Amino acid sequence: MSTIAVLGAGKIGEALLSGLLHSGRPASELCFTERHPERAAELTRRYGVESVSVGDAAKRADVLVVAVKPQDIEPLLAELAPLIGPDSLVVSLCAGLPTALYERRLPEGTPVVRVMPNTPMLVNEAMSAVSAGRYATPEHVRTVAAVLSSVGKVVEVPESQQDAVTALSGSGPAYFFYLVEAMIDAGILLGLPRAVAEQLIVQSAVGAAKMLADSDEHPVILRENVTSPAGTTINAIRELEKHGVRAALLAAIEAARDRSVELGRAHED
Ligand SMILES: NC(=O)C1=CN([C@@H]2O[C@H](COP(=O)(O)OP(=O)(O)OC[C@H]3O[C@@H](n4cnc5c(N)ncnc54)[C@H](O)[C@@H]3O)[C@@H](O)[C@H]2O)C=CC1
Ligand SMILES: O=C(O)[C@@H]1CCC=N1
Repeated sequence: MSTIAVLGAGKIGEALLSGLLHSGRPASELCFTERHPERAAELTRRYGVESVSVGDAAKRADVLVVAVKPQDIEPLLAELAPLIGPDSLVVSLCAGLPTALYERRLPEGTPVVRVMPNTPMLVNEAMSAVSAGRYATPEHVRTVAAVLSSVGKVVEVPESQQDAVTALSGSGPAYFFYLVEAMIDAGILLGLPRAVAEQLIVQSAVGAAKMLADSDEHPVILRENVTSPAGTTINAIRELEKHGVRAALLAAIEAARDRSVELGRAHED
């Protein structure tokens, strides 16, 4: 199959490389670019994947995955533009950046697929949403979806929904980590040793996630099954409601969506 180059091997770029290797793709079919040489050397040592120049990536790979911060996109596209043509498939993992930005900066007809993945790619449990740009065919989308399905689940959405997706599943793991962190603190407040509190909460999160994924029950029913009449859970739920946790989540995710829109607008001509 195709060679994949990851342009910008930070947290999500590494998660993708690691996930693809884990899923059985040979290191020889992967390469990456990274502007920090120490970071590049460390990744090559850890994964056996070669670090190359943007020029070599463009020559060698048929799929170019852009994984730099949205703020770093312009110099990368300026470097890439003279090196590629419509035979290269460009995949953007960048929050907020519309495919139209790539299409304006890259040679006419370059196919672009926008993707919002998330870091559980590291453990082959990513949630990725894909959207075709103007010149991307269903075949291009299938190619990208096939790559991503080796590291997790994939849905196709209209590009107009990508800012919402970014706020939900792109950032989503951070909300769960935040919740876990706060719940471990609660264990400390109640006098438990940190290691015990951590084990209790992490395994509860794993168990709850497995039930959410494997059972056909709605999350409301799963939550109700834990909430005994006059029991302990309902007392906790009352406090969560009193402190507006549900409204806080709605507002938080809306703020993340707004920031994604803003990141895209920063690159309008
Ligand atoms: N971290 C996450 O959970 C997710 C991140 N994303 C998106 O992925 C992109 C990268 O995010 P992170 O990995 O978190 O950031 P990061 O800062 O960890 O990684 C970006 C990497 O790109 C490198 N870089 C920048 N310009 C470069 C260039 N011209 N050539 C070569 N390397 C270059 C940087 O040195 C850095 O290592 C962002 O656009 C973000 O929106 C998407 C989904 C989830
Ligand atoms: O925080 C961010 O901007 C990136 C995009 C989604 C997750 N992390």
